[in-house]
Amino acid sequence: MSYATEAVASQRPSNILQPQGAAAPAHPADAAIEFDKVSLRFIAPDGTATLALRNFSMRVAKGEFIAIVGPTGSGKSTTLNLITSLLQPTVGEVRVMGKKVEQIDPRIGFVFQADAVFPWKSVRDNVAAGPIFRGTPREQALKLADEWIHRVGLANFGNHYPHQLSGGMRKRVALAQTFINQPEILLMDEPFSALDMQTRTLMQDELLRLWSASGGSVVFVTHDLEEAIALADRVFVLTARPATLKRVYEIDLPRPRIMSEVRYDPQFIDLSKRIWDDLREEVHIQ
Ligand SMILES: Nc1ncnc2c1ncn2[C@@H]1O[C@H](COP(=O)(O)OP(=O)(O)OP(=O)(O)O)[C@@H](O)[C@H]1O
Repeated sequence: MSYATEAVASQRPSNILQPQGAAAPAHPADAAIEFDKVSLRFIAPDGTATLALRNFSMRVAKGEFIAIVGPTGSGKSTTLNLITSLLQPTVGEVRVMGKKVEQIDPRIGFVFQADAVFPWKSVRDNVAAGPIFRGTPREQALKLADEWIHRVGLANFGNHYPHQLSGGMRKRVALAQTFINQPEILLMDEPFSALDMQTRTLMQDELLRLWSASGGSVVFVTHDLEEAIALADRVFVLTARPATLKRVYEIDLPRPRIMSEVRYDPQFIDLSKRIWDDLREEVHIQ
């Protein structure tokens, strides 16, 4: 994106952004999420302390899609929990839309690895649940749910129950359930990792389609480096624990991207190699 490119015009090789200032949108008002020198220490019941994050800073612009990759146990999910207020920083500050995070923000939506569907509700009722919870009259919410069910390709399955659907279809329900609330920020933690490769590729295309029409920001946590590169505007690489930001890569592959094709782009292959070299160092350290 242009703001990031400008900030690092003198950096070589291209695509690599420095961890601190380069991760910043040009103006604070453009930031959806900000981590300002955040450290987080967990204290276990026996008093043992674990430093999960150390001096971690990042900014995500409004409308931007970023992916976070890092070794296992490095603190990727912890960053999402800080954005939702499930965790509070020990040091530093996390801001959402310019305000310090103190409670869950209704503008945030989530899609995690496990399906968050109600097994006893039909697809329609599952998708309508969010708007109903937020006060939309039931009939209106169901009508809206039907539109979203159609949009994610499940038009004939509105009256089905989750156990009657495949894993990919349940994921479509999860996307409809989330996007119906028009989240300004979408947090995704390994959302497609339980799916087979083919379904996963379809879901990635689906996500990009929904996101590009939404104007929201996405923070996507994944173990899959190729998934991160294929989807994101920028990829944030974390160090091994205690995690801090190792490097930020700008992914200037043109959009719209088609998942089954983008992986063969020479630029994609080059980025994969470079980011993997970075990651390998961290995995090796553990
Ligand atoms: N509630 C907790 N109490 C103590 N330690 C915790 C707690 N939650 C997470 N941790 C530790 O903090 C570190 C970061 O955890 P986190 O789940 O954020 O890692 P991750 O990068 O998402 O891992 P993975 O890739 O395996 O999903 C881990 O070492 C984990 O053991």
